[in-house]
Amino acid sequence: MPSRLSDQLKHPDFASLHELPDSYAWNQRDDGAVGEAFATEVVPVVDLDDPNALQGIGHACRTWGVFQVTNHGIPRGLLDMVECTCRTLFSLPLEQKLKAARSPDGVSGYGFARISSFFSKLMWSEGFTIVGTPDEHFRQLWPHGYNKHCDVIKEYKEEMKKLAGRLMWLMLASLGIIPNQDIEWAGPKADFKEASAALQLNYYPACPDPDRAMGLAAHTDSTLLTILHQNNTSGLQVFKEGAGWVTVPPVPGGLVINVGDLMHILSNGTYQSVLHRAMVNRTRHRLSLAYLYGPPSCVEISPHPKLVGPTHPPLYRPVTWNEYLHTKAKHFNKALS
Ligand SMILES: C=C1C[C@]23C[C@H]1CC[C@H]2[C@@]12CCC[C@@](C)(C(=O)O1)[C@H]2[C@@H]3C(=O)O
Ligand SMILES: O=C(O)CCC(=O)C(=O)O
Ligand SMILES: [Fe+2]
Repeated sequence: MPSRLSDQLKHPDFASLHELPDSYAWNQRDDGAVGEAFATEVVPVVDLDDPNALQGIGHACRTWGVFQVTNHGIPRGLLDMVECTCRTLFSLPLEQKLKAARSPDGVSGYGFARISSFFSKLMWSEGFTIVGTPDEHFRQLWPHGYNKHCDVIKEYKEEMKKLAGRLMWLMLASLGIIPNQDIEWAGPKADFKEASAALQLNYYPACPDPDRAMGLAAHTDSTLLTILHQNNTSGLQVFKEGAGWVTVPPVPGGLVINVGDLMHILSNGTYQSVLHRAMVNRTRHRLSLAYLYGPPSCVEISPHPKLVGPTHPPLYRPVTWNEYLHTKAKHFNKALS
């Protein structure tokens, strides 16, 4: 039984904590020891303007399940603006943020990471999940002047959607799957226009005892792919078989792309979803924005016929994104099996 410490506790005001409370100390082994990343391997960086980008992405997905992209076409100014909205949001007084708190069975709004209930220790972070438009919640946060923040988020989601469609095309093509012919829901222009998505804003305040704290515990994303923007403070780590935990350093203007569980299923395990977590910092706060990208709600994802055969039986049964999110909410990191 997961212990539900997160349900019993009130949201903390992190700035008022000058010592790490015991409920946030992750040094016990059963919580996944915190420890440091010493690996010397480097997460691949793919320049999307490079004619060999497709091969680079294929290789990164097969060996890492994660890569960074540059020359992705998202304007730097937009990244700065969305970061600014994020910072403004999390700097609001706690009681203001709680006006937009996520309801116990809801998805959008302010709160602890959803995976908190699977751990007996708390995470040193705050989150805000946006599904659909942010209008309703942003009006609760900023009764006056919420419009400009909504516009930034909407523009960011639009730009992310285009980039995600492009990345889907490249990832699938690198598996020998041609979206125009082989994936019906890719649409006539193979731009994955009907796809669904959520945006997760994460804030990791500076922490008095970072070596014993955990920003966001190890997980895989229940997505096809995730596009992650981190500010200039490192903290994201990915797990690589044989290498251990590897820090993903912020690349100026770069974006991190994670393979999610649904891509893992679609590729019949050829592209494995990447286990990742976020660490915290003693003196600097850290921000990240995850664009969680999945199929249209009615579409079932299953191992693609092109990757299945007599010697490669399908390893997973068909699921919709919603079904998978429910399985994940129940079984967490065992959801794939
Ligand atoms: C569309 C999604 C994907 C969710 C659930 C729902 C909205 C929020 C997403 C996250 C974001 C933070 C990590 C994660 C593990 C979490 O706790 O909430 C994600 C989860 C998943 O990938 O399973
Ligand atoms: O903050 C990070 O770098 C990781 C965030 C993340 O994994 C998520 O939101 O799913
Ligand atoms: Fe994640």
